[in-house]
Amino acid sequence: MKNRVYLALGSNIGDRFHYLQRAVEKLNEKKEIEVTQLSSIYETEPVGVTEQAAFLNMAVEMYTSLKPESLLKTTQWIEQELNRVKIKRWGPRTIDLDILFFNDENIRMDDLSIPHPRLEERAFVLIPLNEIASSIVEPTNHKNIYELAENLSIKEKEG
Ligand SMILES: Nc1nc2nc(S)n(CCO)c2c(=O)[nH]1
Repeated sequence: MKNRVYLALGSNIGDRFHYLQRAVEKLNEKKEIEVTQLSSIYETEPVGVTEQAAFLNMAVEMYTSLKPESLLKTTQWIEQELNRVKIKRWGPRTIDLDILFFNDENIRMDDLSIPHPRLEERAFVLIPLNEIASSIVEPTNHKNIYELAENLSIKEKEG
C-alpha cells in the first residue's frame, strides 16, 4: 500500500452518521485499501447551495495500492452502494466522497482533479483534515493544512 490518500466525506440526507460509518467500512472492506486515520465528525452549514440540510463532514487518511482512476471508481461505487441519488450537482446527498490528496501529486484529468480544486475555500474540509494531516503541504500553493485551516471555524457535532 504505497499511496497515501486523504478523502473528505459528507452526508446531509437520512441517517448521516450511519452513511459516514458505512462509507468508511466499505473503504476498509477493499483489500487494496487500509484506512489509517479518521477525524472527528463535524456538523456544518451547507455552502454552495445553502437551502439544504446541514451536513456531517469528516476527513479520512488511507493507504492504497490503487491508482487514482481506480480509486475514483471505488469512491463512486461506494456512493452508488449507499444509494446516493445525485439530484443535482450541488444538491443534497446521502454520501459524498471527495479525493483531496493522492501522495503529493498534481493530477488534472477531465473527471479527476487532485488536489481537490475547492479544498482551500472549504472550512468543512480543512478543519477535519487539519485534525489528521496538519503538516501536509498543498502541492500547488506550498501552504500546509494547518496554515490553510488556522483562521477557520465550524460547529462540531458529538459523533
Ligand atoms: N457544509 C457542506 N457544504 C457542502 N456543499 C456541498 S456541494 N457539499 C458537498 C461536498 O462535495 C458540502 C459539504 O460536504 N459540506
